[in-house]
Amino acid sequence: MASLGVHVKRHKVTIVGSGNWGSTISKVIAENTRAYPQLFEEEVQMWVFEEQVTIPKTSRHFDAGSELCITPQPLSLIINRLHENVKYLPGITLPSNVVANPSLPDAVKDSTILIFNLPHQFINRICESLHGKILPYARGISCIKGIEVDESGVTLLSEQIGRKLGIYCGALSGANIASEIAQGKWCETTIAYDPPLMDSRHPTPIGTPHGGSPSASTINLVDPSGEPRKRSARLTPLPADYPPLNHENVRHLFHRPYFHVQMTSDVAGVSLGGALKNIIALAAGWVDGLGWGDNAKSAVMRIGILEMVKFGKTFFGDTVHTSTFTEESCGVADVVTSCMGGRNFRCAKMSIERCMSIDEVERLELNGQKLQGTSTAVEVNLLLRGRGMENDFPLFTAVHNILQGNVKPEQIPELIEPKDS
Ligand SMILES: NC(=O)C1=CN([C@@H]2O[C@H](COP(=O)(O)OP(=O)(O)OC[C@H]3O[C@@H](n4cnc5c(N)ncnc54)[C@H](O)[C@@H]3O)[C@@H](O)[C@H]2O)C=CC1
Ligand SMILES: O=C(CO)COP(=O)(O)O
Repeated sequence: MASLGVHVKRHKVTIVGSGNWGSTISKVIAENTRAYPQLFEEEVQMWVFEEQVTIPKTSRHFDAGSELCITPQPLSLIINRLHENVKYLPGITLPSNVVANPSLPDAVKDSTILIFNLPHQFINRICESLHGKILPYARGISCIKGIEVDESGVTLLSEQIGRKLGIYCGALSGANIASEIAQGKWCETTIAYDPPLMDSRHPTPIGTPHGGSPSASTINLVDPSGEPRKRSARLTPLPADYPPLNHENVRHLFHRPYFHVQMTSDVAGVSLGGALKNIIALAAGWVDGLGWGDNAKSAVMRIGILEMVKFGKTFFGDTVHTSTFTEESCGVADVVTSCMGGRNFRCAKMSIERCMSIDEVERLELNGQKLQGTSTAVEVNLLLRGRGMENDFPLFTAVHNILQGNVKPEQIPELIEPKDS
């Protein structure tokens, strides 16, 4: 319990995002900022992408005479009045110390811990808006499941956030269907946090209010060519008057009796598990929609897990530990839960049952929530095609080709059958 010692300052926490998972994580975090007043400020800011919302008739808050139910109101106002995100996490009471804030600069002001939790397609724009608005010594944790691919190669989102904002950013991922966790049903998660050593030990004298001048620290980065390496980056030290942000204190921020946290340093493994399982879940949804049964679904899951491990080794080399995929919640366990009840699985299944495109099902069924598997399949294919490696990842390639309408889900068995070389 050494890290609970007396420090002059406490960490202020902001959740960047307020969707289904963003709102659930705000509940988890706000319970813990209350539980650890020595470490964290009680109030938790939650940035809300503002939209006008009317309380649905099915809501426990619906009251035909109330102005909130007659005319659309800003979502942030509804959350702060009712302590419920009626659109993205209906039926769940958020702790009163969660404060919804539609202003991004205001929500992150003076925060030392930034939790990024929004659909991955929005993160680049958010980082651009945050530039120059955050404390130079802030630390991040990305709960986002996705990757970024461009002409230079593949980048983890945690790494992307870290680079764009000039901060260290770890990753959280696991077998974590948000609605179950919001109801307090037990599960596990994995947090990868491999911060600069100075965060736990404060080895440098800290002078100015902003923690002095940046000092060199080593962080894990991935070479776009696939060669893993450690690279030196300039990071501003966390001032010594804050509690250290080591594994123990990061765990205090997330761990709950119903949300069990395992800490690791394998940021790449944790991030890739969360991103790639969404592609596998689409395939599982299609075979289930075809009525092919559990054996077929297991086959898709088995091959998907092998491709996940191979992808990690191919593009991230030794920075990824295979054991992260096999032993941690962010690996096989997330594949299993996502292929049983995740949104990617459910929408893919419905697309077969209703003979609709998956984009149409997403629009009709998810009430503004976003699938991540469809865009991740495109990103992964961009990378594989660019390197002539589509045949080395037949399931990922088949999912992409089905989404493009080039082949049909019924062809999955022949498409993923090993080819004689
Ligand atoms: N929902 C779940 O069960 C889990 C989700 N995740 C991951 O967490 C991440 C966030 O997912 P959710 O919170 O579920 O989001 P969601 O699917 O509920 O997405 C909707 C959110 O996107 C926001 N949004 C819409 N347009 C926007 C824009 N232009 N700019 C910024 N924000 C905009 C909406 O306001 C809303 O907050 C994803 O990467 C997802 O894969 C991870 C574990 C569980
Ligand atoms: O990541 C998830 C469960 O761990 C949720 O997956 P979906 O986005 O497919 O719902």
